[in-house]
Amino acid sequence: MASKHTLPGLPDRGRCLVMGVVNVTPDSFSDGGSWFDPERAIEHGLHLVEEGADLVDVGGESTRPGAQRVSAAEELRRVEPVVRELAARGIAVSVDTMRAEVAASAVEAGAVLVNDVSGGLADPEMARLVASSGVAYVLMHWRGHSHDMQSRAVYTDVVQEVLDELRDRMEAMISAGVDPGQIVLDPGLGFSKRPEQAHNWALLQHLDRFHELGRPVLVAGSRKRFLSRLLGDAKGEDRPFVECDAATAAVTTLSADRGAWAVRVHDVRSNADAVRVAAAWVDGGAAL
Ligand SMILES: Nc1nc2ncc(COP(=O)(O)O)nc2c(=O)[nH]1
Repeated sequence: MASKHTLPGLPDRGRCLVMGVVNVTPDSFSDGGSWFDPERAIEHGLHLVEEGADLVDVGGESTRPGAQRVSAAEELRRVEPVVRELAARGIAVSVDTMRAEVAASAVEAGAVLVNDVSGGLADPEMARLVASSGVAYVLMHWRGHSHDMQSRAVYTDVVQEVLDELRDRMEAMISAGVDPGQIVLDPGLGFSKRPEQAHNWALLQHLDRFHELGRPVLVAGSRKRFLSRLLGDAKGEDRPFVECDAATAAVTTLSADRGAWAVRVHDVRSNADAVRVAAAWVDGGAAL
């Protein structure tokens, strides 16, 4: 079931989109500093597009559990040149930031989407920036910064509570002037969700309920702990994150089948293939 939403500045392919990840950070848990140099980050972004990415997500601050924050100046130094060069090449670029000033600079440099894992909670200026710029905005479910977010992973009904909290944040952003048509929602897999309590799997199992909110849904499970835990060996060792791309592609296929607007992934080729399989399956190969 293809998502029926088209967002300002973003492609509409009639299928789930593939958002390739470029973490310009020294310590991201899933690709550990591979793209910290701006030139390498730019090359990687171009490579992801060649592999089938419809858009590229550029982030300068790791959000893995326990990560320490970086300064706004450092985050900006990391992302701005990469956003500018990729956008100049005609690539749809999103900036993965919780800071309005970083988002503003990225939009000026050509970003067409602000990907805010905090859903506007980390920076009170974000709503105003998103409203004034008119760009698409990913509003993710979040309960606090990486250093203590897992302490907030306490739910009675994780699906209902995540839905309710996303609805609250969406209403707050709209009250602050953001047009509903700018908003993409994201359940925030791995953020204040406990793998040992299957919070992430419950959210995926009920992914179709997120369409109740009437906005496109982004699924970002790529190489996350709930997958590495699922694929753990007989000795109880989790699968290494970088060896979870087949599982990520399986999540992509099922998410696309359930109407996800886009998936945010590290290994683009396998997930672009998965999206094409899902599209062909759903329409019986009519598009061939
Ligand atoms: N919208 C959105 N953005 C994100 N950015 C970073 C990470 C952390 O993962 P990474 O360090 O592997 O990129 N996860 C998300 C996510 O789940 N949703």
